[in-house]
Amino acid sequence: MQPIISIKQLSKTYASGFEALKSIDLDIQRGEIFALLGPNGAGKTTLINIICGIVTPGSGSVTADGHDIVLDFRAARAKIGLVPQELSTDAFETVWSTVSFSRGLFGKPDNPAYLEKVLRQLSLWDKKDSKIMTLSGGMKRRVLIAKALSHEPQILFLDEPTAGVDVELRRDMWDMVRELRTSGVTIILTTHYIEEAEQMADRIGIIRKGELILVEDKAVLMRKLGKKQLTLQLQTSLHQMPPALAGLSLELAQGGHALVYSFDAQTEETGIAALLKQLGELGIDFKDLHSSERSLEEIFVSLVHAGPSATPPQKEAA
Ligand SMILES: Nc1ncnc2c1ncn2[C@@H]1O[C@H](COP(=O)(O)OP(=O)(O)OP(=O)(O)O)[C@@H](O)[C@H]1O
Repeated sequence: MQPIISIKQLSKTYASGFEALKSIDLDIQRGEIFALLGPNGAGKTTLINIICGIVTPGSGSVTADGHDIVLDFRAARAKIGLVPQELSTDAFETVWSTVSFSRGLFGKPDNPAYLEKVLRQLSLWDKKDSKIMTLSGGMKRRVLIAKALSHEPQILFLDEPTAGVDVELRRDMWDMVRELRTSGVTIILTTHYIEEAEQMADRIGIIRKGELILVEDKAVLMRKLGKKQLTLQLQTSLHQMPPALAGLSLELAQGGHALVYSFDAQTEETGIAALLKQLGELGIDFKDLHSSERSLEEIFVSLVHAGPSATPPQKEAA
């Protein structure tokens, strides 16, 4: 199936000379939830704003549902809903007139039934006649989503949807986003929160200093994360791996003072019992042992802080 968004060698240098995006290649598949993770200033908003026509691209190209975002801007933009980071809404308007107006901006004919469905889905229906200024911060955020959905876009960008949002509303937003996906909308969200990406996304992309340094299926990433390590501090150091232990996922570490066993924490059979038995038979004693696990957070931090040479690109063709 053709990707709904196709980004090819997209670069952006701001007038200040700052290179915010460096040759980004990324395909977003129809119907997926894609989370773009990255620290402050990594280029997430720049990327979204280019796709939405708010920032002009440098070199490269982007298509949204087959429409070039520059050459065929209006058609491309009509496919896209954007929920921006900032809460800027027309304070004196009612919820209903705000979403109706947004729909009109895209030249879409009136469709009260559709807008009602959106407002109900966002638990805003009973607030439809309220002025925006009277709503809570969480409700205002929902209005922004309703506005973004008002013209029936197939693609929804959420730029840090849960920044400054309490835990309960965050969970509501996650549920809502999943529901939207079920209704066929492709969702791209940016976030600082690893937990958010972990909970919501089908795929995760990590952007650092304008470069997309990793794009991975969340399930694959989680499987990698499922790897645990058991470190055994040895009584007597080993000079080399005993041949009887060859073939196991074991490494000698700390100058022969420790054995490190890697195993999949998500399977029932970790092999630890057999390993310990074997070590006993070989007379290899240990004085201490501990296990550790790499979290998505750790992977993220190590990728984001590593120098370019330390992070070979692991982009996956989608
Ligand atoms: N109009 C502009 N002119 C010059 N530099 C800019 C402009 N807009 C953004 N930048 C710079 O480009 C870089 C990327 O900014 P961007 O807003 O895309 O990052 P981000 O990943 O969305 O960050 P955050 O998580 O803080 O929102 C930053 O260093 C920012 O200062």
